[in-house]
Amino acid sequence: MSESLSCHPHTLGEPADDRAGPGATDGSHPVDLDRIRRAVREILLAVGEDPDREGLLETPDRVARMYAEVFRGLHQDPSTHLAKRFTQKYDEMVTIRDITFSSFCEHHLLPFSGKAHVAYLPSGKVVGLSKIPRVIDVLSRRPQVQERLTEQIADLLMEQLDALGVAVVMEGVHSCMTVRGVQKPGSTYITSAMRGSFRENVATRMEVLSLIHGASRSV
Ligand SMILES: Nc1nc2c(ncn2[C@@H]2O[C@H](COP(=O)(O)OP(=O)(O)OP(=O)(O)O)[C@@H](O)[C@H]2O)c(=O)[nH]1
Ligand SMILES: [Zn+2]
Repeated sequence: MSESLSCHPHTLGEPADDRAGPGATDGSHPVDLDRIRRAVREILLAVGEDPDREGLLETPDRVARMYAEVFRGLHQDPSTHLAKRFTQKYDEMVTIRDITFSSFCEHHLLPFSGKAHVAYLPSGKVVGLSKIPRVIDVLSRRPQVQERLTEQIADLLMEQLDALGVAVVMEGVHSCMTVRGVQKPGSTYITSAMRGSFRENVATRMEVLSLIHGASRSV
């Protein structure tokens, strides 16, 4: 597995909790909650807020727990979800579309979210239907850029499924484009990664894009 897909060595393969509970202050959690709390307090002071006013008292702790939750994928290994494969005499395209995802852009730490569409051409083995969204969840729950996220999903599936081809198309709406900066709500960013037959064979690529197109007018 490439460096970018791996996770923190001491938690490799261990699923982290969905949320770090309020009591996760003993250092056992892979995310340093106390450090985030201190940093958030600093940010509040820096922007001219009073972190000791009633409404903000619990904010550093909430933000710490939120980061532990939304970046939990840093401490998870997505390939564990693809370990269980079963033999299936099916050599046609498998497509799953409209998988919702949410991630955080690594430039501004603001969310981007949307839908992913994934197809693969099996070579005798398939995975359970739910495993592909699980892989997307792990890789999304890290600071990301959409291009890298798209390619990581495609490369991991290609490698782990021994697939003849993998196609991933992602449509994302980026908060850093809507709530700040250029402020252009309504724009969708579309990325794709084609591997194996989908890259080499125009007809196969067209077939998958038309399948996805059936679900989404914007691709
Ligand atoms: N290609 C790509 N760009 C992204 C993604 N998420 C955010 N960005 C962009 O990353 C860029 C960062 O640009 P910078 O010039 O370094 O930062 P900035 O001054 O905050 O830029 P503005 O957003 O234009 O105000 C911006 O254009 C963002 O829209 C992503 O997933 N992929
Ligand atoms: Zn951004």
